This record gives sequence, C-alpha cells and structure tokens, in this order.
Amino acid sequence: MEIDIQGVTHSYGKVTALSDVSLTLNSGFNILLGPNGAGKSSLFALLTGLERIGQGSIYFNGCTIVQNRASIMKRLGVVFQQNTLDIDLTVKQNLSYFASLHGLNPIESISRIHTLLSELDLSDRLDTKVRSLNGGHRRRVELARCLIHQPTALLLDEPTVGLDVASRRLIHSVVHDLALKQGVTVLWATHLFEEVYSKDPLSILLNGQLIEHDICSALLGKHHVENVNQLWDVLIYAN
Ligand SMILES: Nc1ncnc2c1ncn2[C@@H]1O[C@H](COP(=O)(O)OP(=O)(O)OP(=O)(O)O)[C@@H](O)[C@H]1O
Repeated sequence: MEIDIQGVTHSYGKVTALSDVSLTLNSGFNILLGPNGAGKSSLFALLTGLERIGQGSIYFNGCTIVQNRASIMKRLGVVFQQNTLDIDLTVKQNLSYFASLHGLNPIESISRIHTLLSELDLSDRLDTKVRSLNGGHRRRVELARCLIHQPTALLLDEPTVGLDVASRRLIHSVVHDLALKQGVTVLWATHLFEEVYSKDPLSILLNGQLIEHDICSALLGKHHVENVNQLWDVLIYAN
C-alpha cells in the first residue's frame, strides 16, 4: 500500500505538533526517527483517523480515510504506544476476538493464531492470561493481534520502548522481514538509533518538521558521517 502524506499541519490549541509534513511511504521498512515531543504520535493519530487533519491530506492508495474508511482500516495494522490488550483474557481470547472482528471464521482464526504465536516465540502462552505476561510478551501479543488479518500496511508507534533486548530484537526482526519479504508498508516510529539499518528509508522529525527523508545510507553520505548517532548530532546542531 502507498501512503502519501501531503502538507500536513496539526495543532493542539497554540501548540503546533506537525508543520507542513509531506512524506510518501511505500512497501518496506520506513523508519520515523524523532525525540520525545517531535510529533510522531500526532502523525499516527492522523494516519489512523483518531484526530482530524487540520491542513493537508493523507492518501492510502489514492483515497483518504474520510472517502474509504472501512476499506483502509481492513488493510491497516496498528500498534499504539499504550497497551490495549484485555489483561483479564487469555492470549487466545484476545486474538480470537480481534480475528472475529476482522471476519475470520474460527478455523482460519486458530490457524492464524498458531502461526503468529510460533513466529513470535509465544506458542506456549496460548492459554495464559495477559495479566501474567511480562511487558515484552504483551508487546508480542499486540503485534500478533495487529497482524491477524494480514494487513498490507503496519503503523507501529515506538513498539519496542521499554522492552528487554530479546523481545526488542524479535519484534524488530519479524516486522523487518514482513516489510522486506512480503512487501508490507511499515511505518516504524522510534527514538532508538540501533533500530535503523543502512538500507532502510529514514525520515527524521524534529519539532514537528520533517528535516530529512532518504535511504539511511544516502543520508549518512550526504552529511559525511558514519552512523546514525553522528547523523543525529549533525542534524540537531544544524537545527
Ligand atoms: N492532546 C494534546 N494536547 C496538547 N498538546 C499535545 C497533545 N498531544 C501532543 N501534544 C504536543 O504536541 C507535540 C508533539 O507531541 P507528540 O506526542 O506527537 O510527539 P512524539 O514524538 O510522539 O513524542 P513522544 O515520543 O514523547 O510520544 C508536543 O509538544 C506535545 O506536547
């Protein structure tokens, strides 16, 4: 799916969270890098239709959410920063409920749940209540839930923040593979430099402005630096 963000400006009262942001996302692992308060979550709220766009437009394969909400939502998978699982239900119950909302029949649903839990190394937690899972495992269940209907675009708002290294690496690797091997359009917001690989498209958001957008290695070359850490220092200094 192509996601085309055109001239988006968004404010909360007098606070401008996004200022004239334009960005086209295609199939692949697109990274949105920005510090706290840069405007990442605001962009997610606009992409998912939770907030109305003040100025500008966002198109999903040429259609806005207002024009085609149901069809766009069917093809989107979203993980927000806050945990949204029901902690008093088991992993299976959380996932089955979401599968049925997406129209999967019980046989398709259980097959998909087994496949996803296996990929996320959680097969032994099928009947565990989410309340008993650690943070890393809960995040993996959230990821399984957002993948249950095989979306063609994934929006992930800082999905690995606060997780142990094993869960962080597993989640990053599963999503990276989906983007590269199955052509899913991923938008991965983060402030962790280690999650940026040199071949990935990288967008850098600072104070609501998109200050850079290109393949990471091209940005390193453009600014004559060797890694994202150094790139960051150069850009912060320049802005
Ligand atoms: N509901 C709101 N009301 C008022 N101001 C808000 C609201 N949500 C965000 N902001 C402000 O908008 C700006 C961008 O915030 P946003 O949460 O989008 O950034 P972020 O990059 O996601 O940061 P974080 O990583 O801390 O979540 C900040 O100045 C923030 O204080």
